[in-house]
Amino acid sequence: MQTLAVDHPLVAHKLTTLRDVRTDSPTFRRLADELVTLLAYEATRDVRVTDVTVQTPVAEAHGVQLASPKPLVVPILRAGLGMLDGMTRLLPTAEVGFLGMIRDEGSLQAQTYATRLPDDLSGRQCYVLDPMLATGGTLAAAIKLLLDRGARDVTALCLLAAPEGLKHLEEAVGSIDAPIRVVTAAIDDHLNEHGFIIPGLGDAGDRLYGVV
Ligand SMILES: O=P(O)(O)OC[C@H]1O[C@H](OP(=O)(O)OP(=O)(O)O)[C@H](O)[C@@H]1O
Ligand SMILES: O=c1cc[nH]c(=O)[nH]1
Ligand SMILES: [Mg+2]
Repeated sequence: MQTLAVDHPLVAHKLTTLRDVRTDSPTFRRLADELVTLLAYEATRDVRVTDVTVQTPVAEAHGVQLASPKPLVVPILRAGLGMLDGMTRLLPTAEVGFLGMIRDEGSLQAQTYATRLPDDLSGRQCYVLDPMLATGGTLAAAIKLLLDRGARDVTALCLLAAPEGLKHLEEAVGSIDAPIRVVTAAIDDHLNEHGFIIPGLGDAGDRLYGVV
């Protein structure tokens, strides 16, 4: 498994405002959207392309276009929805699958309550969106689900990751013979006794959509 913490002043600037408890939901949504576009730039470095030739007004130009089969973007509901528009803006030909997952705040175990994915993911490059990688249980379960359907190239985009969660993910899926990557805006210090990322940004879903 490869982990990349994107080291860029614009990412750090936006992340700092996102963390700030005074940042309201509309601003939080906008910043999450902007951040994912910056992360996507790194996360899609290995996206498959095919060579094409186009006619400019004055000559032929050799270039590339996104290859088939189309990449699949998978936001993990609820909080991952806040990253979807920013990702598809950069990958307009991608298809979108959905995973609904919730972490039990007592046991910290992830439960899957909705799955809408293609049955066969062989040959598909998959991009999983979830702002928070805390214990890593949610992302490990999501990636296993994709691998079970034949995916062999999975990149997760997170706004924040905890060292404990990255270790858990490495143990869960790191030995699989397939490229698994995590691209994050920062790796924070640790998890608290409630499984929250410290310093973190609180509950990403609540900050995006309210406490429901
Ligand atoms: O790494 P983990 O310890 O598994 O925790 C991370 C998960 O927790 C949050 O979702 P939550 O369960 O709060 O659901 P929500 O997105 O609906 O708020 C977050 O968006 C991740 O999916
Ligand atoms: O810090 C955390 C941990 C899990 N889920 C969140 O939204 N935030
Ligand atoms: Mg939540």
